[in-house]
Amino acid sequence: MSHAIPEGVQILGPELPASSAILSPEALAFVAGLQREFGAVRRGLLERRGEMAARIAAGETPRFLEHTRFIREGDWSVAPAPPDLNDRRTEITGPVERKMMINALNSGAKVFMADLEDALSPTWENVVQGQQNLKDAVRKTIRLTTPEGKEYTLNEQTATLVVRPRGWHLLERHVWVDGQPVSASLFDFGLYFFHNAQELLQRGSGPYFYLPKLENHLEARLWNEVFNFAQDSLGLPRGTVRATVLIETVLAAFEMEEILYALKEHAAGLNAGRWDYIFSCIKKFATQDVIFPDRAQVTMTVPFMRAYTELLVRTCHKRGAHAIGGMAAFIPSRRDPEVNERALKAVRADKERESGDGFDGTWVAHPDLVPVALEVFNQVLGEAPNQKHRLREEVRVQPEQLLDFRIPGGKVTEAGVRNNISVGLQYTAAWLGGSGAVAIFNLMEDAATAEISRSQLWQWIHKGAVLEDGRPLTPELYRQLKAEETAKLGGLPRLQEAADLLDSLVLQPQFEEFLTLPAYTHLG
Ligand SMILES: CC(=O)SCCNC(=O)CCNC(=O)[C@H](O)C(C)(C)COP(=O)(O)OP(=O)(O)OC[C@H]1O[C@@H](n2cnc3c(N)ncnc32)[C@H](O)[C@@H]1OP(=O)(O)O
Ligand SMILES: O=CC(=O)O
Ligand SMILES: [Mg+2]
Repeated sequence: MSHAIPEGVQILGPELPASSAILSPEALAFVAGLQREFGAVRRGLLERRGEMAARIAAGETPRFLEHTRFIREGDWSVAPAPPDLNDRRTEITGPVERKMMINALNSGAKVFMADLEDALSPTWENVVQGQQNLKDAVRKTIRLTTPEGKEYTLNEQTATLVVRPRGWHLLERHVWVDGQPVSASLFDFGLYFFHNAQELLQRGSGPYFYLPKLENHLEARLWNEVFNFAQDSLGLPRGTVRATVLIETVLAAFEMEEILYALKEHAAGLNAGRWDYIFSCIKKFATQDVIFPDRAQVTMTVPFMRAYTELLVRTCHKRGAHAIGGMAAFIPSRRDPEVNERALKAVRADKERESGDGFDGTWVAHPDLVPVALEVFNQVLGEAPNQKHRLREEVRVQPEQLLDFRIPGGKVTEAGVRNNISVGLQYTAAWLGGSGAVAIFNLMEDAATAEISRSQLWQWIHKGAVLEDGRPLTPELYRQLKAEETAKLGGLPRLQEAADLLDSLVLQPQFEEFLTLPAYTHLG
C-alpha cells in the first residue's frame, strides 16, 4: 500500500479504490487499539460459548440467572431515545451495496439498517467498499450512475442510518494486528465509528448500531466497554453511541434485561431476530432428541416463538426501550402480480401480529414492503412515535415455554428436505460469489435463513428423522436428493464448491458452529 501502516498492523488484502480513504493510518491505528484492548476478552467469551454449549449438550437446561435477579427486580430504565431514533415504525435492511443503500435511504422507511452481517458476503472488496459507501451516506454525497446511465442520488429526506457490524465469532482475515487476524466486529465497528461518529453528531444524528448474535449479557458488556473506549478515544461523550441488540439466540432470550442493563446509557432497544433465533434453537439442542419439522412450519405463531417475542416486548417496555420486530421473508415481485400479492398479504399479516403485540416497529427486506408496514403500524401508533406505554404486564413467560420446541402437526417431508438442499446450494453459491442476500423461491435468503436449512439437514440425518412417508433421512437418501437438486440448478456459478461445502456441513459427525466459518476460507 502507498500510505504508512501503523506498527504491528498488516494488510493482507489487495489495494482497492477505497483503501486510501478507509484504511488510513489513523483509522487502522484506531482499529488496532480496539483489538489490543478487547481481543483477549473476545476470545475468552467465545470459549465461554463453547463451554455453555457443552453443558447444554450434557443435559443442563438454560434458566433465568439467579445472580442477576437484582437487575430484573430493580427499578431502572434505558436512556431516552435520540430524536431521530424515537420513531422506528418501519426499518428497511440491506447490504452495504451502493445502489441498494441509496434506494433504502430513499425508501420512506424511518430507519435503514445497513448490514455488514447476515446480508453481506464479507469479501475484502465488499467490506472496504461498504465502509466507503457508509462514509458517503453519512455525508449525503452517496450517488451512482449505472452502466445503463441510470442516476441514483439521495432525496431531501432520508432514513436514519443504523449499522450492523459482524458478530463476535467472525474474523477479518485481511487485516492482522500483532500477528493475529482482527475481530471482524471491531474492524467494522471501529472503521465506521472512526470515520463517521463526529460527522453524524454535527449533523444532528449519531453513531447507531445493531448488535448481532449475542449469547449473553457479558457479550453486551464487552460491546459497552468498546463503546466507552471508542468514545473516550475520540473525545466524544459517553452515551453518544446507541445500540439495538438482536435477540436472536435462545440463550440471549434468558438475559434480555441483563443485556439492556449491560449496555447502560448506550441501550436503545431489542430486535426479535427470528431467523437466527430459530437457527440457534436448532443448534443449541442439535444433539438432543428434538427434531424440528420442515422449515416452513417453524412460523412466528408456534408456541416457543410466541413466548420469545412476547417476552421481548414486555422486557423492552418495562425498561423504556424500543421493541423492534423482525423480517418476514416474503419478497414482492414487480414482474409477477400473483407473487407480489401473496408477499404483501403475508407481510401484512406478520406486521399486524407484531403491531398488535406491542412492537414499536419492524423490519422489511424490500422498498416495496415499506408502504404496507407503515400502513399497519400507522393504524396502531397514529401520531405517537412508539407504543412503549403498552407494558404487557400480563405476559408471563416461563423458561419451559422458551424451550418447548414441539410444533403441533409438525412433519419432515421430502419436499422440505429438497427445499433445504436447494436453498443451501443456491445461497452458498451466491455467498461465495459475493452476494449475501438473494431471493430464492420468492423468499429472502441470507446467512441466517441459510443456517436453518443446513442445520435442519444435519439434525435430520444425525438424529434419525423419519419422513412423513416412512423413509428415514439417511446419508444415502440425502446424496440422492442432493444430486437431483444440483442437476436442476444447471450451470449456477460456484455450484460444485457450494455442494462440497454443504456435504461437509451436513454429513460430518460434529455440528459446525456457523456455516460462514468454513465458507469464509473460500472467499476473496
Ligand atoms: C435475517 C436477517 O438478518 S434479515 C436482514 C438481512 N437481510 C436483508 O437485509 C435482505 C435485504 N433484501 C435484499 O437484499 C433484496 O431485497 C433481495 C436480494 C432479497 C431481493 O433483491 P432483488 O432481487 O434485487 O429485488 P428486486 O429486483 O425486486 O429489486 C427491485 C428494486 O428494489 C431494490 N431493492 C430490493 N431490496 C432492497 C433493499 N433491501 N434495500 C434497498 N433497495 C432494495 C433493488 O435494488 C431494485 O432497485 P432498482 O429498481 O433501482 O434497480
Ligand atoms: O438478523 C435477523 C435474523 O432474523 O436473524
Ligand atoms: Mg440474524
